[in-house]
Amino acid sequence: MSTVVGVDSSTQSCKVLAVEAETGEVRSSGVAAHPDGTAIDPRVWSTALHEAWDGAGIRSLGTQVIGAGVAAQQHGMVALDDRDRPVFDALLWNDTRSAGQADRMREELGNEAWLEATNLVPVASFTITKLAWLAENKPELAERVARVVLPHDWLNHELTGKYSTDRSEASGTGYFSPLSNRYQPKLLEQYFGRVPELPKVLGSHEAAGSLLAGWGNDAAIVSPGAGDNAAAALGLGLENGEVVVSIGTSGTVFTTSPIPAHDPTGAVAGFADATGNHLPLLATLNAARVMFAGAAMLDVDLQTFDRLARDAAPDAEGLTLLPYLDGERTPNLPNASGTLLGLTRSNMTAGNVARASVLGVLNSLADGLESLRGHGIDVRKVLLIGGGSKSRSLRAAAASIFGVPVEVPAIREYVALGAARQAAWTAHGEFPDWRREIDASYQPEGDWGAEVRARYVAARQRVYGV
Ligand SMILES: Nc1ncnc2c1ncn2[C@@H]1O[C@H](COP(=O)(O)OP(=O)(O)O)[C@@H](O)[C@H]1O
Ligand SMILES: O=C(CO)[C@@H](O)[C@H](O)COP(=O)(O)O
Repeated sequence: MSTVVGVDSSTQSCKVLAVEAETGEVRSSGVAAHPDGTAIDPRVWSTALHEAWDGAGIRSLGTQVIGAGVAAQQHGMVALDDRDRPVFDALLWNDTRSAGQADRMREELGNEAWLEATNLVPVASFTITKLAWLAENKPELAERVARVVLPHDWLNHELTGKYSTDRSEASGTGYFSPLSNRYQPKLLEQYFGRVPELPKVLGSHEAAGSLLAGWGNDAAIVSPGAGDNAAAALGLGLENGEVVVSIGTSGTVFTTSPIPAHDPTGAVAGFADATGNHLPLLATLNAARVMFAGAAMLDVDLQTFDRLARDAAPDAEGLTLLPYLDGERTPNLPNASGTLLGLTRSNMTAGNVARASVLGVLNSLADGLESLRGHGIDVRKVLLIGGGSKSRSLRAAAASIFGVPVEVPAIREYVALGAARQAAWTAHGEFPDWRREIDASYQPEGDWGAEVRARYVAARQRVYGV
């Protein structure tokens, strides 16, 4: 039985799947936690990969394993010296210390020039702003940087001994164009002072190499890998026009399209997908962990929190949470904090706080859906994935807040599944036809969702002016 391995090295954990190459059936899985924080020594990801690889029992599968692929959190700045040692912790997508550099980049070149060069408008999440921060604040370390790679590139090297990347990942750096499919060295010269060595951008199913000895089967082919959202699109078999809402550490709203996004406001990032097309995407810093924080605030576990939210009034009796607990990327408010509005003596209950937390996450992502609509994307249905989609109260409310039907695919690690699917594509030369199973479907109910949306938008405009 041919097996392919898919890896998702995300913000909070590394997940490894052993997948049947013909059918996409998951044979085994492993997971290993990553430490909290927005600046991480990339060697931690290597350790977690070994742990999750063993957890899935990959080595014992031997020659059954014909391929492997790595997807990971996007944008992380992995800056290496001439002996491939990190010169500084990797600054992750959700680290906002380079917000000042991003502001200056937009002011100096103008948003249209950035779109022309990279199809992105710089925000703190993007790698180039982090390199600018390093050059300005740690010049002695910046001088030692010989090479810059991204999280999934780092793990490609762990598996094959070679650094490589793919178009979806490169498109999130701020120094690559998904239109010309070329790096933009002039931007690195201007904002990092020079051009460090960058990984080769592989084709959509071009082999990155083969597994080094010790991983289980050194004849197994390693695929290019991808950024996590592009990999999720592969895992779902996303078709043009289908829209995904992913509720993980990040919240993301995206679709796949043959036409690149072009958003001078920067809200819709013009990423590439992992098939040669485009992945218009909006990302938030505050998603599943808003519910985790809400549960901690109420001193209950997630299951109890979910029941409280489910049993409360649909509109939380007017309680509104603007969930910008870690600052926010979309809207670009890196220094914001959360705001709870509408508190009264009668609605100040644990259930309403739980419900308002769930509604805050959904409203934040509904803003993203409206931005996609504003760019001509016809949002007729939403596919809901990510760890946060396991919340029963969130699933049940999503369709009413989004205003469209919501389908929840069978709970899978779709990022890792997409990496495995890419591995099968690379090993066999054709994209495998794996079936997508739907776990549940929901329709908008009544008009409470529209009222909650209107109240949230008014509160956001009043408090943050956006
Ligand atoms: N039943 C649930 N209700 C709400 N959140 C959940 C539930 N189950 C898991 N989560 C959250 O999902 C998140 C992990 O989702 P995941 O998509 O794996 O994130 P990432 O890929 O960013 O690491 C965690 O923050 C966890 O608290
Ligand atoms: O920054 C983005 C997309 O631009 C995030 O989607 C990161 O890629 C983190 O992903 P998760 O850890 O939430 O899966």
